[in-house]
Amino acid sequence: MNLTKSGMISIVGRPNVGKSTLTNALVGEKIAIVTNKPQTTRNRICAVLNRGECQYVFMDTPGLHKARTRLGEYMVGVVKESVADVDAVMLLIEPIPHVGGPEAELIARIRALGVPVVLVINKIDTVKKEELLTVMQVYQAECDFQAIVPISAKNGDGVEELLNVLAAFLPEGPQLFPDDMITDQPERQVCAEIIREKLLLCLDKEIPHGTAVELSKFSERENGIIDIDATIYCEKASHKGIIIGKNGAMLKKISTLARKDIEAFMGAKVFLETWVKVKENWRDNLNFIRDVGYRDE
Ligand SMILES: Nc1nc2c(ncn2[C@@H]2O[C@H](COP(=O)(O)OP(=O)(O)OP(=O)(O)O)[C@@H](O)[C@H]2O)c(=O)[nH]1
Repeated sequence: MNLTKSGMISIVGRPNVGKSTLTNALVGEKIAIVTNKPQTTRNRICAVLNRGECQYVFMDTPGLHKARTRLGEYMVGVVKESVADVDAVMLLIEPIPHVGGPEAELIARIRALGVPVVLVINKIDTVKKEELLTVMQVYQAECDFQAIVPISAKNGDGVEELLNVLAAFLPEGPQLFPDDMITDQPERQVCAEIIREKLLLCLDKEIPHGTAVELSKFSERENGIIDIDATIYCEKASHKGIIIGKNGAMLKKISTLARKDIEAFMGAKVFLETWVKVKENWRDNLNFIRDVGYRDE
């Protein structure tokens, strides 16, 4: 491949705006996890796309929100960091004709850093053209964006155009990542995130945000089969019962869904074993957060 331009682009936006969906749409692989519940993304996820002469390195970030726990504070820290030191920022917004608090704060922060910013209006499949024009006008009055690109991360509309727009911000120079690498996240961490995604999908609101997933075993047999042992940590004994379900039915459902996605991601057959353990107040314990792989840079 003849890559002559390579640069870092971060994606910022309020929780649930579609950052993970967009990251996946941009690189065409399931890397960031996607759910309909806010604050799903805990780590900065880095995905790489090589296209034509360009290498795009995308940073997905946790949604900006008020920190209530140590984990929350950690997530806010990651957002702050990921805006600095990049070649361009994509500010992802909902198609709403009003600049919200989180958006105003992000615009102020990005402006202070002087980084080029592209306004990306997501979920255009949910609004009419006239409404979209109003959204554009309202935001353009707030900040002098380098470009405004309406997209639907869900069905792919506008994603190609967005890549063309972003290419202009990539500096000439050596590539930052090797050709065959699509993410800097260790595979085991992506797999743990897939399991957490299934917890979020299958369980009620409160429980999944009190869960963490740790992979104690991640090994490949000679015949290519991958063995994974995963421990799901929750905060209360009552939660443990709910996660396991009647006769283990819920845990089985979660594990089966996760295994299928992990097999697709790894391109191999997977044996997944899951356990549930109670660990009270883990969200306030920074050492534990580090142990389960949330990076603290
Ligand atoms: N209709 C529609 N829904 C979308 C679109 N993009 C994302 N969504 C939905 O919005 C929800 C949130 O998407 P995510 O990609 O998880 O959002 P996020 O910004 O990464 O969320 P956090 O990780 O919580 O910060 C999911 O239910 C997506 O299916 C879109 O273009 N159109």
